[in-house]
Amino acid sequence: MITVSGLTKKYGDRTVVDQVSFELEPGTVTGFLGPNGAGKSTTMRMITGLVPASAGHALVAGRPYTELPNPGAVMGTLLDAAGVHPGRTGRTHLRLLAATLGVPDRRVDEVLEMVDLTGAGGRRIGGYSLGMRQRLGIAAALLADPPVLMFDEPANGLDPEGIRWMRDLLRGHAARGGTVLLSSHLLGEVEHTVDRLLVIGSGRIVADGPIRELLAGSGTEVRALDPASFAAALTEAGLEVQHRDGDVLVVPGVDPEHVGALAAAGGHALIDLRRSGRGLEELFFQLTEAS
Ligand SMILES: Nc1ncnc2c1ncn2[C@@H]1O[C@H](COP(=O)(O)OP(=O)(O)OP(=O)(O)O)[C@@H](O)[C@H]1O
Repeated sequence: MITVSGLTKKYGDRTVVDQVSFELEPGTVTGFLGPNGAGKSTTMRMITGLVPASAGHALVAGRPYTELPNPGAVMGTLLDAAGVHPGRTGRTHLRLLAATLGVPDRRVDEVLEMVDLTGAGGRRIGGYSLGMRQRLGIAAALLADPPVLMFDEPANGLDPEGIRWMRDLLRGHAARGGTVLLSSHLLGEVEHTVDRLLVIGSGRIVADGPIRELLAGSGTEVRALDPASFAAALTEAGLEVQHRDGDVLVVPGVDPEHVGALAAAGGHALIDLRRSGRGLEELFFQLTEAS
């Protein structure tokens, strides 16, 4: 649904997005993750044509977004929740958008209901909280019920309940075959929402894969009653053993099942056996620092 190829943005001699390529498939939620200033917003703006690319291209449903006959009916975007007229009511704002999208007025009430703004629809946007503006922006993106949703930092201003609500909304969209790209600079916000992670650091994609694979432990941590003799047994079995924090043995690239079976076979008593989980946090910092 979205194909991004070699997308690059230069401001003067600074390259802020550098050869970014990815494809997004229907039925998945992809998290676009990176620290502030990594290039997420610029990439999303290039996908919509709001910012012209210095090189590369982005296609939505096979065409540049701006060349689609009714772009908002193909991809709903949340890029800048502040860009609305503060004097208008939420309902009027959505009605004007609905008219340009060719969407009937009754859909406005449906989306207001979906984002829990039915009661506030008649109030001026200038009096909305940041979270309410985010919800209004999401309502606008949903108006034409587009198959693709692209949200830049949608959790901004939402409370934990709001974040859970958004998670259900985006997961529900993907479950119905939709395609979702959402950006965040906070791992915890997207960890339980996304199927796949695209991590960007200093304008470059530094990791791309199913979240489960990116988070999978890379080995085993084990503590034995007699660490020295168990370490010798592991080495004898041809495994690499690293020592950590005194008595913790780390066996890279080997599952706990295998390490446990070796312990049982050799009669070694274990105190602790676990997959060495690279926390998402750690992965994130490693990747972004490396870039
Ligand atoms: N119009 C512009 N002119 C010059 N530099 C810009 C412009 N827009 C963005 N940048 C720079 O490009 C880099 C990437 O910015 P971008 O907003 O895409 O990052 P981001 O990952 O979305 O971060 P954030 O979460 O802070 O929005 C930043 O260093 C920013 O200062």
